[in-house]
Amino acid sequence: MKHFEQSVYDLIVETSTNLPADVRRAIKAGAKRESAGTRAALSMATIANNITMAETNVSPICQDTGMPTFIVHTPVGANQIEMKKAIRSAIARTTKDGKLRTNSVDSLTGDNTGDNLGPGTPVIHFEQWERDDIEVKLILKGGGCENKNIQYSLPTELPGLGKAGRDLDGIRKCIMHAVYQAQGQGCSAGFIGVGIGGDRTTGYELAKMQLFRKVDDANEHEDLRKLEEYVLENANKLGIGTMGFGGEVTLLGCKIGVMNRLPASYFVSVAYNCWAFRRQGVLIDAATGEINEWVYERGTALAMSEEQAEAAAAEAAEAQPERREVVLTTPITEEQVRQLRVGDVVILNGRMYTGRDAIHKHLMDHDAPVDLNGAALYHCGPVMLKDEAGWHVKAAGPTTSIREEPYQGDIIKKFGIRAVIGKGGMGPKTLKALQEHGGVYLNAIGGAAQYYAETIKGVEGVDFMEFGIPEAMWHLNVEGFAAIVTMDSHGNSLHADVDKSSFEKLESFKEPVFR
Ligand SMILES: O=C(O)C[C@H](O)C(=O)O
Ligand code: SF4
Repeated sequence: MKHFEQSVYDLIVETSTNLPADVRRAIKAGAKRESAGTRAALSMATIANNITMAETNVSPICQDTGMPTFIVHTPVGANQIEMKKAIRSAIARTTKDGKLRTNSVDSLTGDNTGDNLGPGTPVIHFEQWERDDIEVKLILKGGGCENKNIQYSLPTELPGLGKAGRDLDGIRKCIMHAVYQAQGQGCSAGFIGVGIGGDRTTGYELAKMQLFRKVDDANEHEDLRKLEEYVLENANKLGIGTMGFGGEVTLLGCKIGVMNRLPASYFVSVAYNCWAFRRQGVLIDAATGEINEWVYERGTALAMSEEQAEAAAAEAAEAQPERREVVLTTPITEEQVRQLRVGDVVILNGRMYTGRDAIHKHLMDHDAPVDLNGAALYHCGPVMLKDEAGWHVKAAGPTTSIREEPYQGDIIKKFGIRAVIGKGGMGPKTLKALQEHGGVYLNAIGGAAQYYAETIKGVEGVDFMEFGIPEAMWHLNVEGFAAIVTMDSHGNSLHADVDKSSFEKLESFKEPVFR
């Protein structure tokens, strides 16, 4: 077992940086279905490009490298204690090498352990099997999509869909609602795993386990296979689209499992995974610890094709010549911001500050360490590495903005911020502040962490390092950072519009389908 730790190291690197072929195939098929020239098609092209960049750079596809969750099958009698030690060591080593973000945070103090080790992290499940080799499977599921998981207790009344009873049709309604409520916030187009039955804990576990199925497999259970096919077809009619921009592709995969329940309970648990669906596995020789085989076809086998991305960008320019592209250099003035409208593409240059959960809370009743007048505030928790030359950005896509909704409006006004950059959009309080103060919300493509890292030309400083790397305020010098105006200073919000139209579509799925 000399090589076991290295094999797990290789598995982690592969999972974080190289999206498997079955996931790539689903994304490629999705990209073809988005109408040429739309925002959604352009986002899909950026996603495809980002997948290739991550593979080439051997760097995280998305900066949120998630909760490392291992499922290990061992021959009878294998030493699980040694394996656990090796897995923990491989986790710490990949974190140090910038393949994982420092993602383990003390829930009460907010302290980041810095090596991804801590109570509850990583998650390791062991099971014995009657084979001679070891199987290690890993999923890296990020926090943004994890926040969109949802559990229903049947019977219930669902907004837009009415009564959901304890039967297949009730389950159908829950799943349709689960996709609707995620909107673009979990970086759609997504993949869902559904667990029917169990208790609150095992139901969610079953849902997550479904994500280990191959994207193109077929459910052996006849009714569930039909339900999977139904959901995949009809969820795409909700019109949420890539990143919630509106469009044809909302869901890329649906896998449903079932287990027994208690007479009193009937749970439907849904695990939502973003397009950055990072899971891989290896079969390992139990004597040497070396990798014999990959469980999922490796991404390298299926190129995402850059020509496709370039063609999509060209088509977009052609199809919508009226779409404006506005180049702005920070600090931004009120006059510049007031000229922007939903749909414009903004290319940002100059200084940008990152700020996410801890900083928003802090700024409510403290001064800012820098002058934020006219500033661009980026909701981002990057992967950073330091060497003799200083800090380097290894991955830097946006985080879900809606978490800052309680604070954002006040902070915009208090400090004079002009542009907020994130993903998934924000709510009415922020929209009002943008209108009153003169500000704009720019939606970056979630998960495109390599794509955005390349626009960052230098790290010019950092504040709040005590909050940990993802939560610190990084001073970044950017060049050509592209994002789309989805909320403007005239009261328009693309997110509110897509939410409303997708809810209307959801209502059309009220009538029973499975009897
Ligand atoms: O934590 C992050 O960087 C992103 C998170 O996964 C999110 O989707 O909001
Ligand atoms: S930012 Fe998006 S792609 Fe990355 S982990 Fe979060 S939900 Fe997934």
